[in-house]
Parts: sequence; structure tokens; C-alpha cells
Amino acid sequence: MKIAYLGPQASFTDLAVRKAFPDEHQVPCVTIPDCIEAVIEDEVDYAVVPLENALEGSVHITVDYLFHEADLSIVAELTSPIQQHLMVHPENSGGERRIEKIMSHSHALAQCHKFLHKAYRGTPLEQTTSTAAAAKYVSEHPGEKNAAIGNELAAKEYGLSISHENIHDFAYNHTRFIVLHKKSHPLAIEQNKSEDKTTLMVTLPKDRSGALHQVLSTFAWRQLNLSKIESRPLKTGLGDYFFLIDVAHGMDEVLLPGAISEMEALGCEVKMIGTYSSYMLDQ
Ligand SMILES: O=C(O)C(=O)Cc1ccccc1
Repeated sequence: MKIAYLGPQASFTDLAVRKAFPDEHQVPCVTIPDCIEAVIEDEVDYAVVPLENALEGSVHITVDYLFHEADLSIVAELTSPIQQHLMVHPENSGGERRIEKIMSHSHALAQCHKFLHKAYRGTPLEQTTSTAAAAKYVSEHPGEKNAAIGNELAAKEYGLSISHENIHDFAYNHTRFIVLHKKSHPLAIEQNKSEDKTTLMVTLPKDRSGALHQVLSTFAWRQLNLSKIESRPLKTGLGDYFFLIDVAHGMDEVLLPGAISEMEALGCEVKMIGTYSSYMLDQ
């Protein structure tokens, strides 16, 4: 089977894919929408993309694509620890050489915000499509004296020297990656399974007082625990939102169908994004 991932090689997404799908054909894509479209266009069977980081929150492009653009299902979740390192071209390492620019994925730059503020205040930051894309760029442009933020494998893969290790601002730094597929069947993976989950996207009826309270009640009285609720713009006007809701429960015959029917009876639109198992990948 073919699996698209946010590349290039040695991105954090690649690390997750290597652990979860070591024997499958892995296809690097440049952007998250490219990964998603590769599944839609049947170029691959699955896509693995980042969804949320413990320090920086949701990856909005992934959430928004799932709601607005793609009719794909989450079939598994992979949670991985994240360690960020600052790396430079070996020609520019050692001594106190000036770094012209620090490049990385926006989430990686944000995860190292305090470090960058203290050690590199004033140095321009540049966003790239992934941490590995930044490492690749730095390796291919030694004359520019840039640094990249990424993982240890990226330093090895692109021949860079790590100048500062573990520069993420908080020790607990994990990212949730999701596995997307055209069909909604959960995908079993040979890794440590932590829990079953169901992800829903809910749009409330317009201007109905108490609608969100009523939606939450449908879960509360069934004792369905929510592990996440977040609002995102509907992109139709200020104040228009949909809610991304993760329920710590797999799809069953009674409780979740009951909650969904009740929300629909309240006038909500409910989009089922997936019912799946979550796997914890070790370092
Ligand atoms: O940029 C990467 O390497 C990714 O796979 C996305 C990402 C960025 C920062 C933390 C976790 C995942």
C-alpha cells in the first residue's frame, strides 16, 4: 500500500510513518494539501499529516481541509514525542558565526519561541513547508549562513551539524498525526494502542441561544468524555464557526449514534470525520 506524508525525508511526519508503516511504500509530498489530494486522486491509499501539537495547538490547514475540502476519514492516530534541534551547515558551525536566518515549519518555530527570543532575538525567522524542507534548504545553500530547526534524523539526512539540542520550550512536546483514507474503516497498526476515539465536526443552528450547551449535554448525560473541543471559522462571516469535537469513545451501536441523532434533531449539522484507535509511538 502507498502512503503519502508531509515530506521531504526526515520530517517529523516521516519519522511517524517509518515507525507505524515500516514496510509500506512511502511517498513524500511538499504540503499537507498535496498529501490529502494524493488520496483523493487515488495516487496513494493513505496520507499521514500532522493534526495537533501539545505546545502550539491545532494545525489549522489540516483541520480546515478536513471540514471544507476533503471527504476523507481519520482511520488511525499516531502520537509521537517531538525534540527540536538547531542545525547549521558544517561550513558554518563552530565559533560564534552569525546566523542570517532561522528556517522551519511554523509549528516548530513556535515550539522554540522562548529559546529563539533569548538566544537569537532579532534574527529573521522564515517559515518552510516542513522542518525537513528547512534542513534540506540549509544543506543546499551553505553560502547563506542559515540555520534550520528540526529533528536529529534531518541533521543526519542532510549532513548538518546540531549546534543546540532540545530547544523546544517545554519538555512535554508531542504531536498527533492522523492517517487519512477514503473509506472510514479503522486501521489497526502494530504499535502501543492507547485509546479509541471519534472525531466529529459540528455546525450549530444559527443564532439559537444555548445551542452549544445543548450539544454538550448530548455527550454529558451519556457520560461520553470529550478529549477536545475547538472552534474554527466557517469562513462565511465573522462569528460563524464550526466545532471540532473529539470523543474518547469508539463508534458503538447506542451512545454515539444517539448523541449524533440528538444533535441533528437540534438543527446541527454533524460531519463524522472518523472513529479510530490512537497509537503512542516511542522515540
Ligand atoms: O515539519 C515537519 O517535520 C512535520 O512533520 C510537521 C511538524 C512540525 C513540527 C512539529 C511536528 C510536526
